[in-house]
Amino acid sequence: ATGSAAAVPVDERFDIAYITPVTIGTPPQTLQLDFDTGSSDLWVFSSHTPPSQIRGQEVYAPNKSSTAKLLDGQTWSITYGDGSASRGNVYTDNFAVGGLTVEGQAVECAQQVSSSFTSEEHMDGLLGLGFSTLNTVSPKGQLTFFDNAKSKLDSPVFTADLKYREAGTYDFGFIDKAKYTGEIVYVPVEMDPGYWTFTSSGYAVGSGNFNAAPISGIADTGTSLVYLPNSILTAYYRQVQGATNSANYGGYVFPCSATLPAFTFGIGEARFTIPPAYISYAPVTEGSATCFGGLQSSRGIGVNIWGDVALKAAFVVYNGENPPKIGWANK
Ligand SMILES: CCNC(=O)c1c(-c2ccccc2)csc1NC(=O)CNCCc1c[nH]c2ccccc12
Repeated sequence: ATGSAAAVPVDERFDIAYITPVTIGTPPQTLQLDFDTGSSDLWVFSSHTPPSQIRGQEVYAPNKSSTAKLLDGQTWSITYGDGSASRGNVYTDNFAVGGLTVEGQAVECAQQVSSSFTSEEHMDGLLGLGFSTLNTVSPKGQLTFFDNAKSKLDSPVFTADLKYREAGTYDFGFIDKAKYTGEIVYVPVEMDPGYWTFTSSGYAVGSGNFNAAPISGIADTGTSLVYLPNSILTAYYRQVQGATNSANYGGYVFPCSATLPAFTFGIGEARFTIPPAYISYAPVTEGSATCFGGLQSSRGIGVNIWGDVALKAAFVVYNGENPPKIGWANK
């Protein structure tokens, strides 16, 4: 079996996150979820979510699904590094993505969501694609959609083809040769503690020379920006007139009119270049002449994150064989 579904920017101006349609239950209820390789819970806005915490999101109502079953005594609670959080109870139900159906998928229903989720009006929840070891359901951890689907997939893989300010695709079970150019370069995945963690071979700023240096990080579709060691950030923003690391805005900002260099990262011998437009991420506030950078420091995070700003410069293969590996190709 295979599946294929669109990854659409939640808002047409900045690629804050990407949403993908899924169907849950009988008759099918359609929701738009953020497919997130940086976490492992599938949770949705639901009929159990307080109305005061819902602002336009679609909700999953298990009591309207003839195939929904409460997982009695199971609860979940997740807090992301940016401080956002949600928690609730758990049902199993039929779950489909782009023609690929899993029966008995654990669907975590929100009984509480934090304000940053309430304010993302088009995002009806998250679909975790990290390793199931990270799943927060207690006392019995649940499997991700990918882990449940894997045995029936033609190939135990899924791919991410995210795009700049336009719809891309998530494919399950196959690698679409039309979506990339050249060869796919694979590197090993260090799956502890449950993230898709790999090591980049180095970086270059603009047309400068390539700095060969191992950079470990997470290939994370659920994080908008790229978070790298401070030394790389200072080397990059040194090239940007008027750039400062602003305590006020919580990261590197610069005049929106500034000329930005591209940023190149290595995967083995292969090279991937993030165009300047992806790095001039967004004005700090609506209409401001100060822009927030798509490259930020991982100081204080404890892990480097290759988020959407980097991922949309490549075609990425998440290979769930044992041992897992991650493949990168230009497109
Ligand atoms: C900024 C969101 N990312 C993180 O917190 C994160 C961290 C992390 C850890 C500590 C401090 C900062 C970040 C490590 S892995 C990792 N990745 C994830 O947690 C991936 N899932 C993010 C889901 C998520 C959190 N807030 C949102 C708002 C909109 C769309 C999606 C989200």
